[in-house]
Amino acid sequence: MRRQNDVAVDIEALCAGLEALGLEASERTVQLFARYAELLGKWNRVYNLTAIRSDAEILTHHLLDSASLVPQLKAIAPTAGSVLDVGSGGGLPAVPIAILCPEIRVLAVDAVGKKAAFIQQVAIELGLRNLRAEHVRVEELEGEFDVVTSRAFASLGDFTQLTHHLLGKQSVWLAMKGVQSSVEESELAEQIRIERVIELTVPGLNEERHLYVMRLTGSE
Ligand SMILES: C[S@@+](CC[C@H](N)C(=O)[O-])C[C@H]1O[C@@H](n2cnc3c(N)ncnc32)[C@H](O)[C@@H]1O
Repeated sequence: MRRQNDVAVDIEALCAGLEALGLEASERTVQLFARYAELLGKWNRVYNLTAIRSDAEILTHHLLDSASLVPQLKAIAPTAGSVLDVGSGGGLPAVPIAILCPEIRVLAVDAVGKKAAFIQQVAIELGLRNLRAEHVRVEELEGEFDVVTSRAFASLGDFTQLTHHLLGKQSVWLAMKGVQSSVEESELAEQIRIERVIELTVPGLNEERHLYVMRLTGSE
């Protein structure tokens, strides 16, 4: 019997969505996404990881929305070896990136311990050896990452200010946003430049999505 909050994604819609994004819907990928959705539903009962609970919305608003970053990530940083996902919550977009880019080491951080614990559990249960989670406030994290991502985390100004110590000269920020915001753009510090703002189209989601590509000034 299905319990409330059990999540079973529509596999056909998942495959169609991934393919519409130009991503390969291999058996492995589809199984991993489906299992991740199940775990999100199961842990959501106790941990309140996301307000979105319907199968269809988990697919469009979380899985495909996060997956829409991946083709851009591959185009913008084709040789990236490491990604830091900031304020990853239930693992978005960290888990989809780790599933779709097995060659990239993904670190997901969140200030809330139970969220980081959930992502770490996902890494174990899905056998994602390239995914790790840490319970830490990002401003206290140390290290250097090729790509620093976030979705629904903070304003562009706060995101870049809290993470600029984690970027190398060639690193890039990828911030997933709904609408474009000239106010947020104007609040960026001088040493940050917006390289591009890319309109993202998420299959099955009739909402505006934009990806801000930002770098430190003086970098390539
Ligand atoms: C709105 S949620 C977004 C979660 C996820 N990225 C998504 O798109 O569903 C923002 C997350 O940022 C985390 N957060 C807030 N401030 C943080 C900080 N300074 N360092 C790390 N995580 C932080 C919160 O705990 C929360 O899980």
